[in-house]
Amino acid sequence: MAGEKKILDSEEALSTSLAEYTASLSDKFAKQKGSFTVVLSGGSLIKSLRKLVEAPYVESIDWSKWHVFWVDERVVPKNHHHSNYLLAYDGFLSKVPIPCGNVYAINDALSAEAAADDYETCVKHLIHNNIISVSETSGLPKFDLMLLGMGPDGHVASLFPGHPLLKEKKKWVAFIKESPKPPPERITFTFPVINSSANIALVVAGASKAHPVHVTLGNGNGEDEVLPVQMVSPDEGKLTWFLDKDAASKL
Ligand SMILES: O=C(O)[C@H](O)[C@@H](O)[C@H](O)[C@H](O)COP(=O)(O)O
Repeated sequence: MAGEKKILDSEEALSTSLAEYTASLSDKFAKQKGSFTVVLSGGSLIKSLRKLVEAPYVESIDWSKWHVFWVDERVVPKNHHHSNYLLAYDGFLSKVPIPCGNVYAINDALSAEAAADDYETCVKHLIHNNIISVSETSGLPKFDLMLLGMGPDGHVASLFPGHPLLKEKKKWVAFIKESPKPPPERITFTFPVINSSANIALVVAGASKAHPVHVTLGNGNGEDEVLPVQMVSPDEGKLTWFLDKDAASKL
């Protein structure tokens, strides 16, 4: 898998580099298309976005152009401590003036199946309104920036090693009821959508991630199973890795 690799000395430096990268894409897309569609993950990514809500970025970014989505969400109420929405709200969204109507959280009144369908319908509606672009090659939604974290097992979004959802080709948004990482019920964008993005950032910090990073960016694992993170491969877009030195320690 190709892609640019940024290896930073510390998680602090990673956060600064990620802020610079995100701010520059925000500027580019806001000017080019009048909107900037950003997809968030849960987990440590939100903490790594902290420099974006500090000077100079917080003042320079045109937050009114932002449209925020989740690559995966846990099927729990939005005020539950497991909610990725709540995590993003507390650590990021509450600190910047993104219009409420531009934040597309899961409908937490629905079952996992219905919430996945509902989220897909919401994406279709925003394509119709020219907020989300469409990939000319795949015909799928083309988000301007997909910010992905990665688990120590090499999962991204709620796409886990060995799970049949890794092969999902039809659905844009799928549900899972037996996630190995709690809580069990989630919805997730599928690989065809992830890989249609204009830009994907894989944001990975800490020694517990060194093995899957080595498998993906080093010499392969010599194992048969392909890790989900190895399937992140934009069709036409650009992939950028943000690694701290602990995550890159086996490279
Ligand atoms: O809902 C989730 O569980 C997250 O969206 C998930 O996909 C996350 O990005 C990875 O698990 C990495 O999490 P950490 O960065 O905390 O290891």
